[in-house]
Amino acid sequence: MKLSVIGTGYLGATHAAAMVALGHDVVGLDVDADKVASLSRGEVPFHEPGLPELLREGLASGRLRFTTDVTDVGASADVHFLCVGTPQKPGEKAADLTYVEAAIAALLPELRAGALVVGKSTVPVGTAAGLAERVEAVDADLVWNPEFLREGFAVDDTLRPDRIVVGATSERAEKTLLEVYASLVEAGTPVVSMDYATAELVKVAANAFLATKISFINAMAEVCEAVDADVTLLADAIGHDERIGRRFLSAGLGFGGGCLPKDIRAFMARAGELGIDQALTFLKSIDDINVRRRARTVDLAREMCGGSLAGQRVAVLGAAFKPDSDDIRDSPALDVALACQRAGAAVRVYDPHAMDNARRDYATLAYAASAVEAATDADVVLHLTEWEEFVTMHPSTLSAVVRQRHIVDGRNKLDRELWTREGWTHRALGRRSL
Ligand SMILES: NC(=O)C1=CN([C@@H]2O[C@H](COP(=O)(O)OP(=O)(O)OC[C@H]3O[C@@H](n4cnc5c(N)ncnc54)[C@H](O)[C@@H]3O)[C@@H](O)[C@H]2O)C=CC1
Ligand SMILES: O=C(O)[C@H]1O[C@H](OP(=O)(O)OP(=O)(O)OC[C@H]2O[C@@H](n3ccc(=O)[nH]c3=O)[C@H](O)[C@@H]2O)[C@H](O)[C@@H](O)[C@@H]1O
Repeated sequence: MKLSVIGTGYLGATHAAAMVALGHDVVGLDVDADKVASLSRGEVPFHEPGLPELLREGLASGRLRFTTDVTDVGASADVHFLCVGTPQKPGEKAADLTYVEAAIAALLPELRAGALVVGKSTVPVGTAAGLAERVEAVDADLVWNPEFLREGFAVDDTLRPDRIVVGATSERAEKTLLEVYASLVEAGTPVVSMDYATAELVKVAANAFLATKISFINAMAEVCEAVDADVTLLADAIGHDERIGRRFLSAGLGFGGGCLPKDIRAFMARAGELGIDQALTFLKSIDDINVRRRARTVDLAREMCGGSLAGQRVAVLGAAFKPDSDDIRDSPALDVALACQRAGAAVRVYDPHAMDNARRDYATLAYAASAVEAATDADVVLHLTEWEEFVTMHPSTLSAVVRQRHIVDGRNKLDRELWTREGWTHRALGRRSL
């Protein structure tokens, strides 16, 4: 089938390459000419394991290309996946739909009769119904097909999704979308069909649930800290109950990224518009617990430095919001780094893949070319993004270069017995010191 993907960022670039792998012809559209040029050369402009290979296979097959020309897209494809960003509006909780608006406005005059527009961006409930009226007015159809991929696992999540959610009002439209995903459906991927509003809500409900799970365990971490108990043992123990499950119960610095934080805020804002704020007031607590973890990490660093960070040297390991991604949107690690700097510390950051993004958006911080360089002469090392490189690092790698053997594990992933044996004072969120 002939498809287009509109917006070729983390979601769209992955979706475009994955749809070629499913056998389709795909043209990716973006307003960012540099991104289009880079993808056309077979270079993914962000870090996502497995995507460069998939992209290059797609380009080599002759069935994948990228453009900035919406006319080309309208003339070459019958199914158009809308994957543009929906960030938080500056200074507000609500989602900014400017990019969705601009993309739809550009696409509508170009659509062939009978075309299908597939919404994948995460939007406030009610958006799809409004877009459908405009799409139907030019004799095309709209379906809402939210995306659940995780960065770091984007390729696998797209080619082996847990489910396909289809919000539709017409059988023809749903049938066309399921033809696109035919091989996934044949492989047994469950398809859940519904109306637009429910499909939009499934997406934000899923992210709200995941955020709630993380903040729940982080709230338990706060309690554990007060009574000298251990949140990782607690998580292991409650996680054995299959009704609860151990996944997404890793206590620590909490959630960041371009999705969970902005999605729960936009969900609350939408509930406010609908006059049902009360239904989602708990999400305010989820957000507050999450933000408190960042402050608590700075406190642990301060405690380790004898009560003040002024004049102290702080090494920060990690800048990305999670490992296996270079995404620094709402990064807890960089937030903590900045807070330490504001408290008077000299901060040096190292991340295996997110350095360029961090330097661009956090220009006041200092950066190192390796973990060892970041830790040289440090009074405290903060482990804030659990890259494999950090988790498997032997403490002796840093022992000789630091000024003091102080480490805060913001992700609860280091082997604290080992670090302690090697003469380090180890502190972690929600765990008592050994
Ligand atoms: N990043 C992720 O893991 C996931 C993201 N989502 C949702 O997908 C959407 C996109 O997210 P990301 O890919 O992370 O954002 P992103 O910011 O990486 O990519 C968005 C892309 O859209 C392009 N764009 C903006 N206006 C455009 C227009 N008028 N025409 C064509 N392209 C345009 C931008 O230049 C950019 O390349 C958001 O709604 C997000 O919530 C959903 C699931 C996973
Ligand atoms: O809507 C989206 O864009 C995506 O948002 C999240 O995916 P992602 O943001 O890529 O990453 P996650 O793996 O969910 O991690 C989010 C944050 O939570 C943190 N986290 C995760 C798990 C955990 O147990 N504890 C914890 O603090 C991570 O460090 C990270 O900062 C969802 O998991 C995806 O299903 C969804 O599609």
